[in-house]
Amino acid sequence: MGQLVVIEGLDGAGKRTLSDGLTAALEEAGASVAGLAFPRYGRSVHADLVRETLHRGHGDLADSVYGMAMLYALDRSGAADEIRELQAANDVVLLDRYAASNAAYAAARLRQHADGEVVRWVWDLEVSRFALPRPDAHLLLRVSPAVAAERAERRAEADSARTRDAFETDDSLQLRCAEVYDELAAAGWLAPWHVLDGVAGVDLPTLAKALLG
Ligand SMILES: Nc1ncnc2c1ncn2[C@@H]1O[C@H](COP(=O)(O)OP(=O)(O)O)[C@@H](O)[C@H]1O
Ligand SMILES: Cc1cn([C@H]2C[C@H](O)[C@@H](COP(=O)(O)OP(=O)(O)O)O2)c(=O)[nH]c1=O
Repeated sequence: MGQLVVIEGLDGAGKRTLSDGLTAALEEAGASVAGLAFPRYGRSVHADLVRETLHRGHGDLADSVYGMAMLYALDRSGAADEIRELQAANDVVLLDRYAASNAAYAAARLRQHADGEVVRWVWDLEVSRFALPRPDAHLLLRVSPAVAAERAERRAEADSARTRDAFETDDSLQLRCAEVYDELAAAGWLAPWHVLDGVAGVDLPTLAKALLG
């Protein structure tokens, strides 16, 4: 079975960019790589409901932290077989966001920390009940919320398909989210975490070699 490697970080941190670069570096090192991004917009009814709800910004569902977290988890649950198939056919499967996104954003929205009730609920739901494949590693792409916001803003200006949603434009939420990510990484939540400096830049060939052991 191929390794399951999750890329996490704030909106605009550079996850997609890292995923593209790391895919090329892993392939260069001789590995076969597949990728999958969550939410699976356009591919799952739950993800599409997330997108519509985030862009409305408020309302019964958007305001329900547990309701939104359940939708994200249902989207992942529908992808469990696909992830296992990708793992069977590749050396590495790179996931752009996974259960830790739910832990970080739900805890941040509820002003809780990584040892809080909602983070335990996400684990119980996604790991115990939905039995989602356990990752082998997380890569936390760490940038300050200000840098992430600036990058997301620039991307939105350049690409009308990537407009910023209600979570992304909430600066205090992003700040709390960054804190929870650091706590999840320190606790080794769900799998080991490697913290990467998203401003200094990542040495992709070295990272690829480290992942391939
Ligand atoms: N290391 C970097 N330095 C400067 N800009 C970056 C870097 N990585 C990504 N970007 C830019 O920041 C924006 C957000 O990157 P993206 O990979 O889409 O973030 P995410 O997937 O985390 O939301 C994009 O316009 C991208 O080109
Ligand atoms: C996957 C996932 C995302 N989120 C949040 C993080 C983002 O603010 C938002 C949308 O995900 P995002 O990665 O920003 O999608 P895109 O870049 O394609 O717009 O959903 C969760 O709260 N839980 C999750 O499980």
